[in-house]
Amino acid sequence: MAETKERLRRTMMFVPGNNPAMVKDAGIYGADSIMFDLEDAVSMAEKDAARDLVYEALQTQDYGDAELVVRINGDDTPYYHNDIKAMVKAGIDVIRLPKTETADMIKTLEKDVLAAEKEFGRKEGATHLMAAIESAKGVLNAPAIAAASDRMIGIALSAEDYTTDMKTHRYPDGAELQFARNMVLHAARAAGIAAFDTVFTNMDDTEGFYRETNYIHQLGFDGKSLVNPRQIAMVNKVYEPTEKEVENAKNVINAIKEARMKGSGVISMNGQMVDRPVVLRAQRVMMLAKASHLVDEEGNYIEK
Ligand SMILES: CC(=O)SCCNC(=O)CCNC(=O)[C@H](O)C(C)(C)COP(=O)(O)OP(=O)(O)OC[C@H]1O[C@@H](n2cnc3c(N)ncnc32)[C@H](O)[C@@H]1OP(=O)(O)O
Ligand SMILES: O=C([O-])CC(=O)C(=O)O
Ligand SMILES: [Mg+2]
Repeated sequence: MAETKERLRRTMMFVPGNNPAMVKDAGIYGADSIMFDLEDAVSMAEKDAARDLVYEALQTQDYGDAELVVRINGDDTPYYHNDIKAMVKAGIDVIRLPKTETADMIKTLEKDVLAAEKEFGRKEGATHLMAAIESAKGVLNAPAIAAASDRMIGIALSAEDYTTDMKTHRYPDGAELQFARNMVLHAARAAGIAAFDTVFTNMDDTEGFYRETNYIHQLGFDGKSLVNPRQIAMVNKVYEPTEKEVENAKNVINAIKEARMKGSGVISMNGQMVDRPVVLRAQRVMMLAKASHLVDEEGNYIEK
């Protein structure tokens, strides 16, 4: 299981919890986070079987260093408590609460998760949380939801349910999501956690997928929820830094090291001021460059 709260989260792939082949092979595609779904991808009749299948897979499959997430059923369903218990017992990294509308829903989830950690002897606080924002009420409460618990690692916009709640649907230009995207992103950033954009469900529209991913990358999202492994490489491509960005990031990191040795937190590099925000951006570029296999652990270019 992956343990860190701070990590790269470009791709969070939904895997229907009732599909044994998909659950078994979910680790081979290289998603940063694998999200087993017990909610809307699973019919009522299969809820218990899906939970058992995911529980079993978490005991037996090797998913490498992917972060393991499960989307449980909501607290207004008869499956909620059993989902939490089974997933905490299995040692899941993150529980994603769907259709989150208030901070209280996260506080209640936190209590339920703590009780399960105590019951199954798991380290208290080891289970992280995230919220999917899927309604107008959720969007308006996003800042409080994002800050509701120290266990929170991120919030995600879920545009299929959200556009239904808003009495619209999804359009190619995404204008109907502008407000929600900005709210979710600002709420996440203000709370210091990750922001995930929503799924893109037309698998044949590669151009539309790239357009949307470039747009949310520009806004500042950490990544996207995905429904298909073919989408992973496309997102990674969008998040891959250019050689010029990597070179600049390396220079920034070297320049600030030098400045700090001289006792200063700011330095001029080729006429440009380098201070803390520039260094933080450079560090993120290097993290993305490593994940894209452009550079090794020391930051040296990897020959292709
Ligand atoms: C609004 C919401 O709540 S969205 C979240 C809930 N929805 C989901 O979880 C849906 C997840 N996605 C899927 O079920 C599928 O990708 C579909 C139905 C969208 C498309 O299915 P297909 O056309 O069969 O996909 P495709 O041909 O690209 O599959 C290629 C391979 O990837 C596998 N695969 C496809 N999607 C996934 C996935 N989400 N997770 C794991 N494996 C997957 C397939 O099993 C197939 O494997 P194989 O080559 O070993 O047979
Ligand atoms: O979280 C997502 O993007 C998928 C989802 O449930 C929705 O869009 O309603
Ligand atoms: Mg939904």
